[in-house]
Parts: sequence; structure tokens; C-alpha cells
Amino acid sequence: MINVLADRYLRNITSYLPDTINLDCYDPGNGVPDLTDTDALLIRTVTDINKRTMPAIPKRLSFVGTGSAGIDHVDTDYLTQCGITFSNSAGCNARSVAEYVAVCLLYWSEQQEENVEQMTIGILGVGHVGTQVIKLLNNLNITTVAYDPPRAEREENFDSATLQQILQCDILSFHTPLTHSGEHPTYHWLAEDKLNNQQFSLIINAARGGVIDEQAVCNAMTEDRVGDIIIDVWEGEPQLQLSTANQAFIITPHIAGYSIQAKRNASKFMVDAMLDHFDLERPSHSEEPDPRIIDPDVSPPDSLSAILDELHPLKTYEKKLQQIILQNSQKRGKLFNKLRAEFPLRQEFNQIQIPASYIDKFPILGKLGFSLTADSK
Ligand SMILES: NC(=O)C1=CN([C@@H]2O[C@H](COP(=O)(O)OP(=O)(O)OC[C@H]3O[C@@H](n4cnc5c(N)ncnc54)[C@H](O)[C@@H]3O)[C@@H](O)[C@H]2O)C=CC1
Ligand SMILES: O=C(O)C(=O)[C@H](O)COP(=O)(O)O
Repeated sequence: MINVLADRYLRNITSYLPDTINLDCYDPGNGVPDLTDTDALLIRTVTDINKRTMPAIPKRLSFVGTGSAGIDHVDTDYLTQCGITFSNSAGCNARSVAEYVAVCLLYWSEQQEENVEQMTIGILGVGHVGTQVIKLLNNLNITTVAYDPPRAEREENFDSATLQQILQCDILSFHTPLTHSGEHPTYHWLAEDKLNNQQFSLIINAARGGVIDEQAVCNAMTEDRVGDIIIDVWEGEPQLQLSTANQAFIITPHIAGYSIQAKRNASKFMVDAMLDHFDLERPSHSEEPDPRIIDPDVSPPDSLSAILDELHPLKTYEKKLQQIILQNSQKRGKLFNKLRAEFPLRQEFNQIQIPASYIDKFPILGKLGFSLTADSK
């Protein structure tokens, strides 16, 4: 029997596992669990795996999987040295992040009276997430500039913008991993050296805290070199800098990649990799679609922001995060993680049916990927 220990907040995990697996769950709030009899450990980004958190190599452990795209919480070299196979869930939440970025931009443009169609948005990191962001924004007639020098080095057919071109964009949206070494480290990629003598209308960080130097960006805001910031991920998470939070246009608790579909993908991709590792068959599994239907008899709200409020919970997350910020710092971290783990997940846009009256009022909604309610087609 293979013993699997999984973060208790990984969704639907049992439905992807064959009966031959013995599954136990652990509470990620208590650090790395006891792994004495564990063959495979399934984690989320809140469990750090490295020599400090896992000093003794558990005898049976041969696989660690994370239900996330990002891997900066795992010392992959250490796992390799320990002979442990590691796998992430690349691409599981790329569409979810793209929807988050699109919704943020639409809010920002309506409330700050900015026309994003006349701006250029620099996308830093054009992997699974960045590619989906570019696709969705281009669908909204928003011009994007793709910046990914490491990808240009890896792929002959990929052209990256130059540093000068990306720094000339009106808006920057970050979608790189957090890295501290190698030829293209991203830690504090956006710092005073690159902000100096530049003007940005908006900066979005839905990649990882630490990719932007928050202090430098806040200073640039004070001097009007940066107009607004939207922050989903925080340096030192689950703690956050109150000064950054206070200056930001939108703040969310690291939920850009959270949707029902993304979390199902996360669990499935990770479990599939684990089953391949142990040479086990994947059980047959069918997912019941469960669309959300907006009542066609209710007339649409007056503003685009009000409609977006109904379709994406980022403002609800923001309100809850603002309440958490008021708590003392010890409570803040726990509440931040609890909010992320326990707040009900949203449906992605292709699983939400909206009435035609919504699109008649705000045609841009038609380009976000919603489907129409049956009786309004
Ligand atoms: N806020 C959230 O909920 C989520 C955040 N993320 C973050 O987004 C990151 C990207 O995710 P994926 O697209 O799935 O990863 P990916 O590995 O598919 O793509 C990352 C891309 O960034 C590029 N890159 C690396 N260093 C760079 C640099 N210095 N300058 C420009 N480009 C650089 C890589 O070449 C690669 O093409 C993750 O590592 C994670 O940290 C991902 C999903 C959800
Ligand atoms: O996939 C990633 O990378 C993310 O940032 C996810 O949103 C992480 O979600 P959790 O693993 O922290 O639930």
C-alpha cells in the first residue's frame, strides 16, 4: 500500500486517486508533518520544503508534488540530492490568473477613467500564465508587449521585447517565477534602477511577492512616477507590508489563481504525476459541469464595475483582507492563510452564464469568455 499525505485544502484529491492508495491529510498551519511512513507528500505553496523544514530524509518518501504552478517554496536541488522526485502543476491556474488580470484592468480603467485600449501592457514572463493573459487581453483589444528573454533563449521561434521596450509600456503585469539566481533572476526585478526616469500608469503583481521591490514602487508612487499598483502576492507572505496595502488600488490575498477549475486541475495534474511515478493506473473520472447561471430576469447593474463585482469575487476578497490588516501581525498571517484556504471558490468565466442584456449594456463582457443564459440567446 502506498501512503500519501496531502494538504487538507487540496480540492477533490480523493476523486483522482485509485483505491489502492492510502490517503491521510495534514493541516498546513502546523508546518511540515511527520513523514515517517509517507511515500508521497502533496503540498500547496504554504508548505516550505527545504533542508531546514525537512532536515532528516524520511525513509520511504520518494515523491513530493505541489498543487501550484510556482515552486519557490520548494528547494528542488535538495529534493534531487535526497533522491526524491518532484512535480508541480504547471498551467493549472493560468486561465484563472488571466481572468483576474483582465477584471483588474477593467475596474481600474472605469474607476480611474483611463482608456486601456490606448495603452500598452507589458507582460513579464510569457509561460503558461503570461500566454493566457496575452490571449485574453488581446481579445479585449488591449495591446500587449511580451517580455521573456529566457524563453527567447530556449525557443528559436519566440521573440521577446527588449528591456527598453518593456520599460516604455504604460502598464506592467508580472507573470514570472520568483528566482534569486541564474542568468535572469527575478527577485526585485522592478526596483529603483528600473523605475528611475520611467513613468508607469499601473503595475500589477500576481506572480510572487519579491518580484517587485514594494518599497521602491511605493516611493515611485509618492513621486508620481507610478500611478497605481494592484497587488495579489506579497513579499514575506502570509505577512504583508501595510504601507504597500495602503497605497494599492486593489489588494487581494494571493487568489488570482483561485477558481474551481484551477483547483481541480491542480489536484489532478499533481496526482497524475504521482501515479506515473509509482507506475499506477489513473482511475477513470468524469467531472460534472456545474455552471453558475445569472438570473436573466434581473436587469443588469448600472456600471461595469458593479457587474464585475457580481462575476468575480476580488472585491469581496479585498474587503476581507482589509479586515485582516486591522488585526495584530501574529493573527494576520493565520487569517490570511485561512481566508485563502476557506473562502468559497469562484467559477471561471466559461462556466458562468450571463444574460444577453449584460452584453448589450457592456459589449466588452462578450469578449471575456462568458456563455449566454439559455433563454437569452
Ligand atoms: N497569484 C497566483 O495565484 C498565481 C501566481 N503564479 C506565479 O506565476 C508564475 C508563472 O507561472 P507560469 O506561467 O505557470 O510559469 P511558467 O514557468 O510556465 O512561465 C514563467 C515564464 O517566466 C519566464 N521568466 C523567467 N525569468 C524571467 C525574467 N527574468 N524575465 C522575464 N521572464 C522570465 C520564463 O522563461 C517562463 O517562460 C509562477 O511561478 C507563480 O509564481 C502562478 C499561478 C497563480
Ligand atoms: O499556482 C501558484 O503558483 C499559485 O500561486 C497558487 O495560487 C497557489 O495556491 P496555493 O497552493 O497556495 O493554494
